Amino acid sequence: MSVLRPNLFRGSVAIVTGGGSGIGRAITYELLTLGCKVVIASRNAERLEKAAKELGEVGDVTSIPCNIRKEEEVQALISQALEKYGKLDFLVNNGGGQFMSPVESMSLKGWNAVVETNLTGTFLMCREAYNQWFKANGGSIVNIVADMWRGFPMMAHTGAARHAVVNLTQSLAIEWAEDGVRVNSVAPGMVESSTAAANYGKEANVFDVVKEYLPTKRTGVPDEVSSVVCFLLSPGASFISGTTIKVDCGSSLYTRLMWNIDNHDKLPAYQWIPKPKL
Ligand SMILES: CCCCCCC/C=C/C(=O)SCCNC(=O)CCNC(=O)[C@H](O)C(C)(C)COP(=O)(O)OP(=O)(O)OC[C@H]1O[C@@H](n2cnc3c(N)ncnc32)[C@H](O)[C@@H]1OP(=O)(O)O
Ligand SMILES: NC(=O)C1=CN([C@@H]2O[C@H](COP(=O)(O)OP(=O)(O)OC[C@H]3O[C@@H](n4cnc5c(N)ncnc54)[C@H](OP(=O)(O)O)[C@@H]3O)[C@@H](O)[C@H]2O)C=CC1
Repeated sequence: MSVLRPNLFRGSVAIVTGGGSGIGRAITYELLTLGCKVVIASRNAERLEKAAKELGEVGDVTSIPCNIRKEEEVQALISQALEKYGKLDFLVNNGGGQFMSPVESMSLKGWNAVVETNLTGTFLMCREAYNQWFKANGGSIVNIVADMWRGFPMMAHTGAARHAVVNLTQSLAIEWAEDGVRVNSVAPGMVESSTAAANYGKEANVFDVVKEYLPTKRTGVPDEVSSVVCFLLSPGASFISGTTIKVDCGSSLYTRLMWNIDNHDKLPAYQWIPKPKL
């Protein structure tokens, strides 16, 4: 079970973008087991609905299709969630993604697609949740970013967008402090989910290839990101705002140039959430 206490979030309501797959699904699952009601939102209505049906066995979950790049869809998502549950306590901006490409062959359309998804989408979600609910009632936001701390070659668009989200997180933490809104980010390292592997594993499973370059000698699992997100949403983090927590077991710090780490299995995964049936 979750390391957080049972019923911690009973009576609370969350929106998790990208909540039907991968890391977002693990966050949704953990929130549900802690008593939270959850709205999951993303573009693929069919996949979202299927996930909601499965997650519905754990708790009260509703799927609302939404492309976070579209202002009207974001506005409708927040108002429909409020209509359904009457309140909003948490927003998890997890929906996002990118494609691999060197900058020299990146089209403007491709650049814009990634920046609009990861930066503008997060901005729209935060602003609408604040204007429609958090401004008057307070709340807590967690933005999912990435391990872009040393640049992100082959994914420069997402590196730039995610770093901008870190700065947005800091600005909002200050602007909205007086309204009782905490805003934080979580930066996962390499986390293997079936969806992520499908996106980046066409020639070879990139998650297998990178293992030996990580201090853990293994990739992370979605549950290891979820537990930190749930902690940040919880009252245990009531004195934390404007920060970004790296959930990468040191991979953003590690280069073999300075220090070799031999193969080992001494940092095992914390994994408890049942894998979705695919
Ligand atoms: C060293 C290893 C590193 C591994 C990194 C692992 C760590 C990170 C993991 C994750 O983030 S896991 C999550 C993964 N999931 C995704 O990334 C899926 C989400 N991605 C998308 O939805 C798209 O990639 C998108 C671009 C963000 C949005 O696409 P959208 O549907 O809005 O636009 P499209 O019409 O598909 O494309 C618009 C435009 O973008 C360019 N483009 C899109 N895909 C590619 C591609 N694979 N390669 C090159 N360019 C691409 C292209 O210009 C598209 O316009 P058109 O040419 O199609 O007109
Ligand atoms: N796995 C990893 O190693 C890492 C992942 N991340 C980030 O963590 C987050 C979750 O990734 P992960 O679970 O691994 O992969 P997934 O592909 O499972 O998650 C991405 C989710 O975002 C949703 N999404 C994408 N674009 C939009 C959009 N425009 N509007 C609404 N929803 C959207 C997708 O649903 P749909 O297609 O239905 O819209 C999907 O559910 C992403 O932001 C990812 O980039 C960061 C660092 C590492």
